[in-house]
Amino acid sequence: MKIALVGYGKMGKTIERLATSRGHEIVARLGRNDQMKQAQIADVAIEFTSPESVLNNLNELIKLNIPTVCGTTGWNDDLDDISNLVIKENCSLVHASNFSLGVNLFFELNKKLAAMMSTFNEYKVSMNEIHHTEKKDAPSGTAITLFEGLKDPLKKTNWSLEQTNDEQIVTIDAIREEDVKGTHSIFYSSDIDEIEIKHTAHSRDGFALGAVIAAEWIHGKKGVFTMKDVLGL
Ligand SMILES: NC(=O)C1=CN([C@@H]2O[C@H](COP(=O)(O)OP(=O)(O)OC[C@H]3O[C@@H](n4cnc5c(N)ncnc54)[C@H](OP(=O)(O)O)[C@@H]3O)[C@@H](O)[C@H]2O)C=CC1
Ligand SMILES: O=C(O)C1=N[C@H](C(=O)O)C[C@H](O)C1
Repeated sequence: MKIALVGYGKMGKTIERLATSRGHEIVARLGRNDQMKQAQIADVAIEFTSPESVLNNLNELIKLNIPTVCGTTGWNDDLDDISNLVIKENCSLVHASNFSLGVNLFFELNKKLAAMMSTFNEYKVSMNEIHHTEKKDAPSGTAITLFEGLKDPLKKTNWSLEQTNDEQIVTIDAIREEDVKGTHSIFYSSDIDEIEIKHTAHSRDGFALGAVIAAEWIHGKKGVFTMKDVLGL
């Protein structure tokens, strides 16, 4: 398959290595000053850039009718508009806050644990996420997806980066430390004990492999999908 990389930073370079090892060809590596139409020679574009660039990039890719895998985080509020554009242009998009198999299994575990904890009010839920100091968004996209997975069973309305006594709000502590690839924990704390579930990424390879698998999967499909669809979870 011919792949165009939109964004050639930490993830773009890791995706190049994984994609090449699976027999794919990288036919374009686009930075912020390049013309998006260079990606038209590819079967699929893989977009990992930044929160301030992603919407413009997705608009251009979809209007050029290039099937796209998007891993950039920080654009949840615009998902409906982008999805409508994908449908209108009869294009295809896979988006995910986290493409790794391990985190997608962790998403399912989070939902099951939240359903189990929903009747035990003595436990207060909270979360933390730890990432490298170059990360632009907080909380991480993965932390927001984890919140979405527990909010209904636990009757929560929103998340906050600050500590709060509002019982409907889940506190997410966003910690930045040198070179951390991505660690997410969910805590259920009572006066007596604490239950914790945690996912730790040891490298970026899991994210990149998932993005390449999503690119292989989307080839020939139309519509808007997530990694849950790709993995059949
Ligand atoms: N869904 C997932 O599984 C994962 C998602 N992510 C997300 O992916 C995004 C990128 O992460 P990462 O690779 O670590 O970040 P980096 O900062 O290492 O790389 C981003 C690259 O995109 C480039 N870029 C910025 N704007 C544009 C543009 N308009 N067109 C083309 N290239 C552009 C940047 O160039 P410049 O230096 O000029 O700004 C930079 O080279 C983040 O939002 C992150 O949260 C990360 C890991 C996994
Ligand atoms: O910026 C990163 O590095 C990561 N971003 C994603 C997120 O915001 O959840 C996924 C992963 O945690 C790494």
